[in-house]
Amino acid sequence: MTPKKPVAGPRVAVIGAGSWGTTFGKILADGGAQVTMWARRAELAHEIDEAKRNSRYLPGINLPRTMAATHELSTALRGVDQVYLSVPSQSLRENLKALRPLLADNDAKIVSLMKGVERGTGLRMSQVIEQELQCDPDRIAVASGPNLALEIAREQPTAAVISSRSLETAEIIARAARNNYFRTFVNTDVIGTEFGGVLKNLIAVAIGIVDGVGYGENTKASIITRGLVEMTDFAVANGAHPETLQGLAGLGDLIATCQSPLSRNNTAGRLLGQGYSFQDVVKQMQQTAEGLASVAPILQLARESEVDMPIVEQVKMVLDGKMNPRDIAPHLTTDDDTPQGERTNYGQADGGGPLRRAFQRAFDQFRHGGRGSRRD
Ligand SMILES: NC(=O)c1ccc[n+]([C@@H]2O[C@H](COP(=O)([O-])OP(=O)(O)OC[C@H]3O[C@@H](n4cnc5c(N)ncnc54)[C@H](O)[C@@H]3O)[C@@H](O)[C@H]2O)c1
Ligand SMILES: O=P(O)(O)OC[C@H](O)CO
Repeated sequence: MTPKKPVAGPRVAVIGAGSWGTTFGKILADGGAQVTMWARRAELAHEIDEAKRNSRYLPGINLPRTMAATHELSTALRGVDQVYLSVPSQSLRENLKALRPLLADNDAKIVSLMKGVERGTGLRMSQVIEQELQCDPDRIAVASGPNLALEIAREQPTAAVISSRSLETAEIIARAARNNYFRTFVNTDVIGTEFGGVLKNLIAVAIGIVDGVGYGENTKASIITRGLVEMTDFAVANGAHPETLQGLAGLGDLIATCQSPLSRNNTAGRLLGQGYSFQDVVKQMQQTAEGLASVAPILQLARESEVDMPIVEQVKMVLDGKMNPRDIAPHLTTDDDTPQGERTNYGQADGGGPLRRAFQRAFDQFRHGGRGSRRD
């Protein structure tokens, strides 16, 4: 019998060699993919390619011997089947402009690893990708979950979810992004999966703030629990399925990010709680804390979709220097006169709430012959 030839894994490029891009490159390489990392700085590309280390972002981690790296985009993208994007969300659009001509003759799957929304437009990363690459949304996927990079780089067992409008695409990516320490589930709720990752950052900033002030576990548990309600209200009003927010991309990521000192959002919040100004915090942060840039566009979307976000409102006030960090926790509800129902269960205690409003919007749209109603 002739021995079976080993099947070569997909050829993939990972754009962005910070902590998450490099860790995801390792996940893919350890799962058998042929990985080329793209780093903005030539020295970093050289260190990953030659020494198989990324000492600034992943100190002490040995990267797979099969992992290559370059700072030439055209080299990274040549002949790839899948492209993973892991740059700061506010720089995604400019990066896609450089990618677009290089992907013109290629129908590679495009995967967002990012957890932010674009300032100014409020767009999710998959929407920015669709706009800039002008590609079929069925080619786009997003990855999310409780995924603190350094823990995964140390090969601690972790799960994540891959979401795409096309289940087939989600499954292709989920098969590439799995190995003996990283397990991927799939869903088709891209909106819920992306918003879960964005919103938990904002709640983690709030947790950091109260931690910095010196409050204890009751305060944090209150914020996490009410934060999940706020996240779900917002996401459902914007088209997500509520169950996605109970899953890895919602509750799972909320727990990891709120509990871990490795979280940059949590760290940024802690500095604010200790009395540093927003400007000082930005100066001190060596890595990307997406929550700081997402607060304003999320609150804008919340206003448009008529969702109350008392915790996120207070985070914004602390960031703007308009609220003393010590005052953040008592205002877990906007309703100061009549006590609110606790409402953790969708479609029941509040008579539907955001779910009802989302349904109403869909109905309005239907009545207006597919055009958005004024409420949209
Ligand atoms: N680190 C994590 O644990 C983690 C986990 C899951 C998701 N994420 C998400 O991944 C995304 C990337 O975060 P990260 O943790 O890798 O950040 P990071 O700060 O560790 O690295 C960001 C990388 O992007 C590069 N960069 C900065 N500005 C750029 C620009 N204008 N153009 C191109 N590259 C630029 C930096 O040089 C760096 O290599 C974020 O959206 C974050 O929310 C991070
Ligand atoms: O370090 P953070 O706060 O960006 O969080 C990292 C990941 O999103 C955790 O899942």
